[in-house]
Amino acid sequence: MRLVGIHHTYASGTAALRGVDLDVDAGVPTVVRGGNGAGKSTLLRIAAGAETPTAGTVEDRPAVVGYLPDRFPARLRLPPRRWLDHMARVRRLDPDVVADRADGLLEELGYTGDDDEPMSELSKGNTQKIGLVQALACEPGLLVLDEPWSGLDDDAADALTALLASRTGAVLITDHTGTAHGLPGARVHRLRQGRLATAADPESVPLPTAPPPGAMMRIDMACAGDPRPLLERVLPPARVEGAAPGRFTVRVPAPDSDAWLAAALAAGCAVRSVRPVRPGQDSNRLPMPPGPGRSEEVPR
Ligand SMILES: Nc1ncnc2c1ncn2[C@@H]1O[C@H](COP(=O)(O)OP(=O)(O)OP(=O)(O)O)[C@@H](O)[C@H]1O
Repeated sequence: MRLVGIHHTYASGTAALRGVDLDVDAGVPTVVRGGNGAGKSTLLRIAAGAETPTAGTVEDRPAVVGYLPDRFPARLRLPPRRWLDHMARVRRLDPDVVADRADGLLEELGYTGDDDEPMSELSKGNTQKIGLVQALACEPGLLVLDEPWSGLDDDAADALTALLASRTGAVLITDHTGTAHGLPGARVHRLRQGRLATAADPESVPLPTAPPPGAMMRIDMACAGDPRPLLERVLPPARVEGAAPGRFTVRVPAPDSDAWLAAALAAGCAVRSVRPVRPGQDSNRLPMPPGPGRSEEVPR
């Protein structure tokens, strides 16, 4: 998908976007960062088709778009699963198929909300999980997520990172947490006062996409069975922080992490999480704690 010459001025006269060109390619997570009021949510609404730009065009938008907005309407009275069912029907999707996918996703994200509560009474994190499931369960060709990690606990945040890392469709994300930087191959753009940073725009300050010298990534993977033969003979060298049947964690230099992940995916592994190693944080994960990875099957 391509956004070409996008301008957007609200009825109030606020010029939120002032000529944005952006390619959102399948398989390349596209991340937009920027300060408050920079125009990120406006850009995502336009990309998702929820708002029409005052000028410019959106080309080749995939037919099915999953969209997590920056905020939910305040007074949603439907309980979560009924709301998901309602959204599936509005989108003319098979509600039973969507419900099955939603059940799996809710479990992966560790949803703990009450099924009978109205949406408006859920906690922030559980509301966010329902919003994510609504966006993901329609099997979108384009996923547009406005601050998807906001409000999630650590396990849910890791589960979401793994879900996004394994997607092959187009993904457009705003993210102030910095987590999206860890997605394999992520392309990060900075929006400032409605303009995207480009080399041709001296007013803009592009975010460095290259990691700082010495930066390391911690990669948690799922695999079938014992990971040691993989680690010893198949995968590129990496510092192993933990290994257990069905699961292992390695630390690799950030510049090598994309190539390392590509090799691991090609070897049949699945990504559980990818996170920058915080300065001063050393390995404390040996041995790997027992978990779902005890199974001989690749955990989903
Ligand atoms: N519905 C609206 N009507 C009028 N102005 C709006 C509307 N929505 C956003 N704006 C204005 O457009 C500009 C861009 O807002 P937007 O929400 O897109 O920025 P943002 O980068 O997502 O900000 P934040 O990080 O604070 O969420 C801001 O000046 C905002 O006040």
